Amino acid sequence: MIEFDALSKAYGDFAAVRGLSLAVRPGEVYALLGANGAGKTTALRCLATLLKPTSGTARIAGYDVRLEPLEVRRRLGFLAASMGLYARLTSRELLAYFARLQGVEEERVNERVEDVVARFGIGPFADRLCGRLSTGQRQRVNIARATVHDPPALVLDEPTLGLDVLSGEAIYDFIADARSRGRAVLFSTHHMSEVELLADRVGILAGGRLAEEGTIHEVLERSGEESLARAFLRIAREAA
Ligand SMILES: Nc1ncnc2c1ncn2[C@@H]1O[C@H](COP(=O)(O)OP(=O)(O)OP(=O)(O)O)[C@@H](O)[C@H]1O
Repeated sequence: MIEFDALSKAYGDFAAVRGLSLAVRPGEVYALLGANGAGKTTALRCLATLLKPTSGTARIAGYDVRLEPLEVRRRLGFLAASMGLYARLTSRELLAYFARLQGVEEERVNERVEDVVARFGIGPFADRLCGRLSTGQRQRVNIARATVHDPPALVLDEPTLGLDVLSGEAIYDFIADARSRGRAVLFSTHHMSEVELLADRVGILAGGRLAEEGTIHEVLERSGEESLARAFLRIAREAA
């Protein structure tokens, strides 16, 4: 459902992602770990069709990011902290705008908007301009925007960055709910607790390569460590 197929991405002659292959199945949550600069954001931006792979490719629901970027975007919910909101639109207006942009039929736009407004607790500020929202409120609107077209695949780049515990929990609930509805979820994080809480499998990127992959149990067993944090440190160091 979400697949990387020997994907590499270079900036000039610097290879940020090197031959990445991995797959996330429907109903599966996959966490991508990696030190700063390991290539997580670069890889996820290639999935979201915001960057072009240098070689190899990635697919969403079978659609190739290089060949059919529009089909990919219709089936993908992409969330990144760097994404801005349009300050002059209200949350409701923004969500309706993105629903239409992602191909939701006109007669279903309102229903989809109200679904995500309720799901992410946006009601109390849904008619406030996005420019006047707090960080946590903005992140809720952002994730609502990413999912307003109810896509089968979700790619979340550090989804809880800058959020307080309560808002973070809303994201956890959302990921768990997405899994139970058969969505494929790939998210990057620096928090081992999020991996332990949410992920069916974890991949560790180091220097642009997938240095380790498996269930937490498998990763711990292979590393001989007792905690995911220690296993991660060992794998990241060994690969460096
Ligand atoms: N536009 C760019 N031009 C040149 N190099 C870049 C560019 N964007 C990222 N890089 C480099 O590519 C490497 C991977 O960066 P990337 O942002 O993908 O890492 P990351 O794993 O998401 O890191 P972090 O955890 O810090 O967010 C880094 O060395 C970074 O400096």
